[in-house]
Amino acid sequence: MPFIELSLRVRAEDEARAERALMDIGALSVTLLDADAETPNERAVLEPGVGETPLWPQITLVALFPGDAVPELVLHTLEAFDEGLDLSDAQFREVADQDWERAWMDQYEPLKFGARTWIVPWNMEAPAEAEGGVIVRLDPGLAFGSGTHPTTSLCLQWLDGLDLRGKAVLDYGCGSGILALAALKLGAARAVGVDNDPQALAASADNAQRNGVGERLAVYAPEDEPDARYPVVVANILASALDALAPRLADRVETGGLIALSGILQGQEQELLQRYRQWFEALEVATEGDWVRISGRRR
Ligand SMILES: C[S@@+](CC[C@H](N)C(=O)[O-])C[C@H]1O[C@@H](n2cnc3c(N)ncnc32)[C@H](O)[C@@H]1O
Repeated sequence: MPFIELSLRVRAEDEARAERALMDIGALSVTLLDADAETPNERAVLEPGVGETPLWPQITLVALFPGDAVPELVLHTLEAFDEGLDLSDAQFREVADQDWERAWMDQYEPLKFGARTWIVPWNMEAPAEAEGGVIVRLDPGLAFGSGTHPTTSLCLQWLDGLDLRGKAVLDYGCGSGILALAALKLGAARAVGVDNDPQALAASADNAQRNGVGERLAVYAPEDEPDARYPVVVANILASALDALAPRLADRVETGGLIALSGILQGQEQELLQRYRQWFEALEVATEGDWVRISGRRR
């Protein structure tokens, strides 16, 4: 049966209530897209309700309804449900019955980060230019981390510039596992992925198998994470989480070890620099679009 798809642009602060209203009036699923992405390749996609908060100022909510849903009635019900929602740019279209949640992957292309790291969708050939480079084959599934978001890109570029050979790497907030897998492909001996979303842990483990490094990646929920120290730690979460997790993340980095933090919007970095300065030196800031990466060395 075909589905009816409703696209609705909302401000980030209205996302949660709009999503709740859509689910309450019978949406089968709701997906979030970065409304300001100019090309399909920049569109990070994210399934709400799995422990993730969107990172974009304007969000397009894409809700899927059964094929017999009547668009006018859907809008009317939504309006009655939450009078405050702006429905002026609501758009409907019919979508064919397919593996809808994954349809966006069709628009996802191989991408290069730094000097040698390539992220290639699992169902595509690596391009000729990738020969001799480091190739990570990825199926983000429903987890965040396809490489299309600037925060992921900033972290991939950072990893690409390190000599990871033989090292252990912690990827805190691993999502699809993209950063841990890149680290392994770049020569890390082993990696640990931590995420509070079970779907992310499953996606990371699947992607590790897909890349032939399943034996070298261990994934954990935060409460099960081993109390260990690593020479390299990367955490692409939100600024608020980086703030709350600061003592734990600092504790995970061995003396002289390196950390990169992202998921930080421009304007939020000063507070985090201040917070992390008590444990880290040689702090550096890099930006891509509206996003910031902080890196440093553990004292
Ligand atoms: C922005 S995504 C990053 C995914 C991937 N590492 C990347 O760079 O694309 C953040 C991830 O952190 C996870 N996360 C958010 N808060 C967390 C927390 N307090 N503890 C562990 N994981 C968390 C989310 O579930 C999500 O998978």
